[in-house]
Amino acid sequence: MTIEFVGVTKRYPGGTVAVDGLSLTVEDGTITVFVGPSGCGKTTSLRMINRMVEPSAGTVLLDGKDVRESEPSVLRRGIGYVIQSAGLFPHRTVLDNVATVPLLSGWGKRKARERAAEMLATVGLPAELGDRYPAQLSGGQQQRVGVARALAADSPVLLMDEPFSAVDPIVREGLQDELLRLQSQLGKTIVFVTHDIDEAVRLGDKVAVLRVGGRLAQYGTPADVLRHPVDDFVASFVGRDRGYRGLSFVDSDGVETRPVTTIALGERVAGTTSDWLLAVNAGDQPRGWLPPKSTVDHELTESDLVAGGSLYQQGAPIRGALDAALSSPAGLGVVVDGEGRVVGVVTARQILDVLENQG
Ligand SMILES: Nc1ncnc2c1ncn2[C@@H]1O[C@H](COP(=O)(O)OP(=O)(O)OP(=O)(O)O)[C@@H](O)[C@H]1O
Repeated sequence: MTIEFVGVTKRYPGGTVAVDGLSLTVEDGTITVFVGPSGCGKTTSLRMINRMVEPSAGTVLLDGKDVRESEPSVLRRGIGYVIQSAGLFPHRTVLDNVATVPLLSGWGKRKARERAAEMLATVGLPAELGDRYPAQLSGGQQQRVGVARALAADSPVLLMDEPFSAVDPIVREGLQDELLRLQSQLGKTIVFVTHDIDEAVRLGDKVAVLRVGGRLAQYGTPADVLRHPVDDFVASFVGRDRGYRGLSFVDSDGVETRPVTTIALGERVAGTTSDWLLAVNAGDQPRGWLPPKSTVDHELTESDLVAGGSLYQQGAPIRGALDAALSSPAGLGVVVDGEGRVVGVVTARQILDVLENQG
């Protein structure tokens, strides 16, 4: 199912504009992640899909049909919903929690419970946990039950609002892997809300970066948003710990190209730089490096730069990547695509490791 936001605005009583003119399409069978700082309208956007929140203006369409044409209760039965801390009913057993939606959909008790047991297995929980109450499970197990419950109705759409935020990072990674594995089998249309850019990049086929005030800053693939942030807000939001994020583009030789912070010729530098910045022209082609501790209180020109080393074109023999890294003043070999545009960087250490492993 596709989900379309067409000029959607939400103004809460009191005047807060939580979402401002949101237009985007969530494609069928994909995971789209809404990401952004606290208060940017992620949850509000999500809830307008299942009518927990009604837009002040604009339309949300499910497979082309205005959600307002469906009764909220009917609509919600067809849309799985997972929230932070799982939101399980504390006085119902785990199995009954998962059976809730099938029961509401008129499945009959026995069939609903069979389905629930099947779903527990699907999310990797042992059957005996079904008889426990939610409080008798770990946080990670509770989240799995939340996912199982949302999957039980077999709805084509799944809304997930910070579902993994309350668990520790190791458990969270396990849950993320599990979700990706499930999705590869189920092919649902999933909208996932998080404030964590790493989670967004890991899970999303597409990432929608929202800014406070409820405006869409950028919508694209994770690689797009990381490599080509449209403005300073997106750049600083995705830029934390760049290069160490889990995202990697591993080529056939096993070389992982890492993101690099770039600066365009003609831009000004606010304050003093702390790291090597790769300067690019309007065509995103590398022009040289701006060294750390630079202060550029004028528009950046090539005379501010240290000349770059050789470039490595993706897919070329891997020796070229080593040359690029060794000849770079920043110690970072610049990887370019067929048009000479920056893709990312590699270090000499990485290339040596690959070469050593190849024997
Ligand atoms: N029911 C409400 N009434 C009034 N204002 C609200 C209501 N719900 C949310 N808001 C406001 O709308 C804005 C967006 O809130 P929303 O919960 O959608 O953001 P969010 O991006 O999901 O934030 P967080 O990551 O902190 O959960 C915030 O300023 C919030 O205070």
